[in-house]
Amino acid sequence: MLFKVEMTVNIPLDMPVETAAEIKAKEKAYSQQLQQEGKWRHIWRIAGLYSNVSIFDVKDAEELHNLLMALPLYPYMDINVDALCRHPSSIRNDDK
Ligand SMILES: O=C(O)CC1=CCC(=O)O1
Repeated sequence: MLFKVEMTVNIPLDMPVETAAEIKAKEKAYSQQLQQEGKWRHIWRIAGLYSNVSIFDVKDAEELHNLLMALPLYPYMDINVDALCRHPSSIRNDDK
């Protein structure tokens, strides 16, 4: 199943810079691992915001839930999820 996920990061202003850098490094490694596995298909920065829009390709909503809960930045994120289905005009074979 494909899901569109929007994540907005709100790191507390009083978090030490080193702590924030450590969490961001873990987040990057986790994200890139999932991208290598094909579960995190796309990630885009939303221009002008500390937000991204991502496409996940997972078995079901429970798998997505577990992947999102394990994000190192999860405690500092607002997350919105939309389930996607194939558009009848799509020419891409992997849109399902
Ligand atoms: O910077 C972000 O948008 C949060 C994030 C998600 C995966 C990643 O590497 O950073």
